[in-house]
Amino acid sequence: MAAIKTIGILTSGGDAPGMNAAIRAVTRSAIFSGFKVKGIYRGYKGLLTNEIVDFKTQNVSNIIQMGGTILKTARCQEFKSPEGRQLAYDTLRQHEIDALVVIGGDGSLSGARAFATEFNFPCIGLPGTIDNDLYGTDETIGYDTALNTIMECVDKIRDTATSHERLFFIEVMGRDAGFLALNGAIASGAEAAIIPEISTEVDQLAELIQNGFRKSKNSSIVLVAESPVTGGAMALAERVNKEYPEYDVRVSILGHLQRGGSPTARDRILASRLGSAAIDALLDDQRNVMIGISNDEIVYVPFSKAIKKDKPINRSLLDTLRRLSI
Ligand SMILES: Nc1ncnc2c1ncn2[C@@H]1O[C@H](COP(=O)(O)OP(=O)(O)O)[C@@H](O)[C@H]1O
Ligand SMILES: O=P(O)(O)OC[C@H]1O[C@](O)(COP(=O)(O)O)[C@@H](O)[C@@H]1O
Ligand SMILES: [Mg+2]
Repeated sequence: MAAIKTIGILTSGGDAPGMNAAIRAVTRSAIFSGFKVKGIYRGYKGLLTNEIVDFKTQNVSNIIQMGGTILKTARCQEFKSPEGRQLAYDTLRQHEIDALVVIGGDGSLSGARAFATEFNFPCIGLPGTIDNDLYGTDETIGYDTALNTIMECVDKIRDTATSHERLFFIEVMGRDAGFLALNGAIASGAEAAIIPEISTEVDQLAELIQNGFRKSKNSSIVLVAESPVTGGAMALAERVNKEYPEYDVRVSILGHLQRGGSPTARDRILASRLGSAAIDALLDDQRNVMIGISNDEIVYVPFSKAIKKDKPINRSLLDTLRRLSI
C-alpha cells in the first residue's frame, strides 16, 4: 500500500454525543501531521451517493460542544453486500482517499472490518455509541452523556413517583446491552436494573419482589434495558398488573432524548484523545483496529475483538445496586 496522503472520515449508525468532538480531533490531528482530510456525509451511504467534501481546520470550528454529528449519519443496507462495498471502494479511489476513519458502533465497525479485508484498505475505528457495547474499550463516545441524561430524567420522575407512591419502570436504550440501565440505576439511586445480560439466569422481576422490595418505601424506580430479552418496561408492567396487583405501576420510555444533548466533559475529552490517537495509529502503520481506552491508556483493539457480542458487565455493580437499595 502506497503512503497515505488523504484520510476520509465518516460517522455511521446511531449518532452519539461527542461524535463532533471526535470529527474535530481526527481532522485537526490529521492536518497537523500533514494529511489531507475529506468529510464523507451520511455514513457509508455517502460513499455510494458521492457526498464527499474537503475538510479544513475551519470545517470543524465551534463543534466540540454540539450533540449529533455535523457529518450526518445513516444506516446503509447496500453496504452490507459485496456489490455495495465495491461501489464504495470505487468512490474512495475516485477521491484519492487512502485511509478511512469510521466513527460508529458495532455495526459500523463490522462494516469497516469487511471492507478493510476485501480491499486491503486501511481503516481505523472509533467507538461512537451511547450503548457502550464495544469490547476492548472501557467506554464509548456518547455513553457518559447518555448516562447523565438518564440520571437527570430519573431525578424528575422520582418527584412524581414519590408524590403518588408509585412503582415506575423506566426503559432506557442499549439495544442488547445493559450498561446504561445498570449504571443509570446506580447513579439515580434506583431500586433495581433489569438487564439482558442476566435475563436468562434469573427471573429478575420475581427476585426483586420476593427480596422484600419496597418494604420501607413508598415509591420505587426500576430501570429496564430495552431488549427482546428483558421484554422492555411495558411487558414488565403488564406482568406486575397481573401477578402483583397491589402495586400502582407506571411506565416511562425515555427514547431518543437519550441520544441528544451537548457532550459532557468526559465525552469531549475521550473523543479528543481517541480521535487524535486514530492519526497516531495510521502513522504507526496500524490497520483495521478500533482505538479504545483501557485504564486511562489508549489501546488498539482489532475489529474482530471489538465487535464481539459479549462485552461483559461488571457483576459487582449488581451487588452494589442491591446493597444500596434496601
Ligand atoms: N456485517 C456488516 N457488514 C457490512 N456493513 C455493516 C455490517 N453491519 C453493519 N454494517 C453497516 O454499518 C451501519 C451501521 O450499523 P448499525 O448496527 O445500525 O449501527 P452501529 O454502528 O451504531 O452499531 C449499517 O447500516 C451498515 O451500513
Ligand atoms: O435510531 P434508531 O433506529 O431508532 O435506533 C435505536 C437504537 O440506536 C441506539 O440508540 C444506539 O445504537 P447504535 O449506536 O448501535 O446505533 C440503541 O440504543 C437503540 O436500540
Ligand atoms: Mg450498535
